[in-house]
Amino acid sequence: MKVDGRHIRSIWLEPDGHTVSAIDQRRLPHQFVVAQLTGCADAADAIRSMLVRGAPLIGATAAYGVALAMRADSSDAALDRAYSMLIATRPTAINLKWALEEMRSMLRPLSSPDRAAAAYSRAAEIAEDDVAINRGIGQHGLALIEKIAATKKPGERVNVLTHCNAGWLATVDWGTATAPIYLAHDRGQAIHVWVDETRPRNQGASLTAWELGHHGVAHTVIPDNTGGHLMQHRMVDLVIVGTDRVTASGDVCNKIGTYLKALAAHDNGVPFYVALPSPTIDFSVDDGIAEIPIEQRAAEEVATMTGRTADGRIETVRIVPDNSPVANYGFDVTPARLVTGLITERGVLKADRAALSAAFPERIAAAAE
Ligand SMILES: CSC[C@H]1O[C@H](OP(=O)(O)O)[C@H](O)[C@@H]1O
Repeated sequence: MKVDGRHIRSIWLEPDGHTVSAIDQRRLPHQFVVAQLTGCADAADAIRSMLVRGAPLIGATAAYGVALAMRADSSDAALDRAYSMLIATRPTAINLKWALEEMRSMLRPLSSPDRAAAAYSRAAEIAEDDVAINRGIGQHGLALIEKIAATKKPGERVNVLTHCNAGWLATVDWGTATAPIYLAHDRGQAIHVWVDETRPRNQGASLTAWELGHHGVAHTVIPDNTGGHLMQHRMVDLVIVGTDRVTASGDVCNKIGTYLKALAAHDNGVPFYVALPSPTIDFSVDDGIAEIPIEQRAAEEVATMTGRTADGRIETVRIVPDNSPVANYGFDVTPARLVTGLITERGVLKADRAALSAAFPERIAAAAE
């Protein structure tokens, strides 16, 4: 999307044909820094440290990580080492495993000298497919926004609440939850976004707000606990969030706090939509609460805050007593019964097995293999 009028993506291949560049999302919103990934270990570190984050972008980064590995050593052992290194970076987003399986199954049968070029080509395809898929999600989600807009007075804004960052920074471009928002904005639809700050990493405050601001989309950053109040006062027309893994039965795993928004939406009759590309569907699991691994991250992410001081320095301060234990669960699972619909590249689907299987029969077949 646009940054200071310039079109940019979250990750790209440099003209040298092998260096992979990515926006360092840990530095936003106060510093725009681009990191160069020149080896598989760089890609693994980038995912683990959340230099890059967001399910589809994690998948694309991992795919390029395999390509970087094959450039250095295209043996079977190196392919297995790259898979093992990358799969261990983060456990929840299924796009990571999906991308790595795609790369390994494509590369394994090839002769060693052919693997590096094939890996870069497939990684680029995964990135380009993500962009096209998200544009499709945008089109299907736009129809939902326009339907709500038709019930409003001329010029009255459609108010969307979103949690965490499922924006273009979480993907290669467009985003998932934000794709319908960007399309609506670009078509002149009056729209406003309530942006959950999303503790503890503040992806909403530091990433979603930054993206929307650069694209000129009206938005308001709110503490995570505000959404229910806004919904009670009819200030939210719909909720659109992203996801890191959707089960075959439509359960949705997403950033911690999503489940609470779904409960508030359900209680107030506010439509709760989840935007996702099909690689985020895990047809091998059914019960999200029982089966999806929930990442637990370092205590420091909760115990400290990083920001810009009045004189422009970036500082980190502790906000929790030194001896207080901290729990840092990264995700939660929203049961399908609380999900109004799944916005996919093939349409808006009911959150159930029948709808997902009918829309993506090829994925059912693959999961059964
Ligand atoms: C479009 S997927 C975005 C998804 O990923 C985020 O998690 P993280 O920032 O920890 O990678 C969050 O769950 C978003 O909804």
